Amino acid sequence: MPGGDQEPGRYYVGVDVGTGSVRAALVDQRGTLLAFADQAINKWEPQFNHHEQSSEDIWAACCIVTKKVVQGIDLNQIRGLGFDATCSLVVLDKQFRPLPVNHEGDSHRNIIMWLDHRAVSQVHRINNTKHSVLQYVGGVMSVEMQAPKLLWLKENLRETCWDKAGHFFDLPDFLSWKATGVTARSLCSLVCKWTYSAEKGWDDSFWKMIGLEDFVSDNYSKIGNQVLPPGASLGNGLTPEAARDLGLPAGIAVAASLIDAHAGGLGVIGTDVRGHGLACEGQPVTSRLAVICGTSSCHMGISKDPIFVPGVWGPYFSAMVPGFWLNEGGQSVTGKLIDHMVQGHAAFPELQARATARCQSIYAYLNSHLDLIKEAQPVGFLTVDLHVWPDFHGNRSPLADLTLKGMVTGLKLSQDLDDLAILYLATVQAIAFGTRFIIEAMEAAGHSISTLFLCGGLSKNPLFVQMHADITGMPVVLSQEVESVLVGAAILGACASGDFTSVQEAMARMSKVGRVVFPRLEDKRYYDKKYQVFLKLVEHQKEYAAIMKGD
Ligand SMILES: Nc1ncnc2c1ncn2[C@@H]1O[C@H](COP(=O)(O)OP(=O)(O)O)[C@@H](O)[C@H]1O
Ligand SMILES: O=C(CO)[C@H](O)[C@H](O)COP(=O)(O)O
Repeated sequence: MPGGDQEPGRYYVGVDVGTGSVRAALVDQRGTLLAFADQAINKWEPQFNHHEQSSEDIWAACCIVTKKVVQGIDLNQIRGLGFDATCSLVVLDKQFRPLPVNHEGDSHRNIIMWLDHRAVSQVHRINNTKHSVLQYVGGVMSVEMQAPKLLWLKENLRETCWDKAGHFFDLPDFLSWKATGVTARSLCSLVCKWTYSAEKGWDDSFWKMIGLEDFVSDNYSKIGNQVLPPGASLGNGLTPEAARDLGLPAGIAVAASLIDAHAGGLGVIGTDVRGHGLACEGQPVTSRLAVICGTSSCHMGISKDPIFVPGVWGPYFSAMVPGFWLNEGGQSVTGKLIDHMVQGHAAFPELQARATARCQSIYAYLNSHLDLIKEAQPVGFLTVDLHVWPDFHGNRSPLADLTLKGMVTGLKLSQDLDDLAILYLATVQAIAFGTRFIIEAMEAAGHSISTLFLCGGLSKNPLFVQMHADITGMPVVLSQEVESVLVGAAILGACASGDFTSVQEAMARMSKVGRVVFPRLEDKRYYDKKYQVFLKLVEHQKEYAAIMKGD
């Protein structure tokens, strides 16, 4: 009986592979998390801008967390399993063994991570082709997508990797293959990161033009020639081998996967908002923007017709919510930037010591410290003369310029805790201004957004959430389940099990509003002024670059 809430004990397992850790949850039909576990994963940075991981290490972490969340449960009640993961590139040989993606020849490190920027020369050449597929990635391909990384492998690791490779997977598809033995790819990963079109399939001319004609001649067998919608049931379900690894019954339904940001989108965007006084109540779901904030932030807006937003990825058809086009804005480093700013400050050891003494996280400590020093004014006003441009790892959206750098203006000689707290605040605000910049670009192109739905690790930070509300002027909805990305993964498992008739039905039933944070409209004038400065920062940065380029 599809969607029958009255049937107790139908559970789904969601597995979410983020940049820094793997998380799993046991989730019921109402979207409630009954158990949660997480496990850190290894990352390597053998040289600047090269970021690598290991698919064996990640699978082992998936097994650890999955076994933990199903402990003590009647395994027969588990109906489906869904994976989401970062859009990193996994390389395997023809026998599905890991291949090295590095000059050292270390085959354990067989993943080029999403934030790896090694393929700069390759992406410039790809963009110079002006091929029509680029229209569907915001006009400019990102160095973080798969085509430039594949070209880099061909040009740099021909003998040790490229010639031996049998399978290139997006990480979410690697996980579903590992669980089921099915090599079919998810429409989500292929459309968003590999230039596949939901309507027209692969474009041979693109791969030939960029020098990767190899894929065309073998009918795309190495990158995927069978494509399934996210949530579709794969093959015969969980293989006996994977079932042993994960501690689950063989044969349970396993879903075609999603990229992590897209799973977060499914986990929050379809929720029933009645009774919360939100402008999006009674309005189409297209007035909502899901913002998934972890190591990076991703801004997911959907539309009935394709909308072309310069510098914002997409439009991607059916890549997140079936039947809708998706535009995906993004900031490549947000959580990672906050961590970087805080950990690199001279007062960081003092912060750590004080937070530990109070049994608080460093961010909870910093937030309470800001409350202490703000005196009578709103906390956000502490940065009246300190401004940050947040593109320390280039700009993903809406400028699509990977050469941009971070900027800080208003530095003083002090290095104390007050100074660290205010720099942290200015960084959080800069990220929120970046979100406003992306929303303005999306609205200028035809989106009409009234409400933000935040999830991911940073949504646990009340300052980050309030600054997003104040700076965008929009209410921010937080889900009942903080781990909404895992709810998204579980929704996939639920769809694969056949317990819901559609992704939309599962979304509506399994995601719930927790709390709404409204903007402090009385502070609007201050943030409008800071936004003017924010836009000046990048204008000035471009002027500096032009001066230095001149004779
Ligand atoms: N309780 C919290 N308060 C403040 N920041 C947090 C909290 N929990 C996680 N974060 C921040 O969120 C980021 C990681 O988010 P997460 O969703 O776990 O990332 P990923 O999916 O990329 O692994 C980190 O920068 C971390 O500092
Ligand atoms: O490109 C992306 C989604 O399209 C994400 O930025 C990438 O997958 C990393 O996610 P996270 O910051 O949650 O680890």
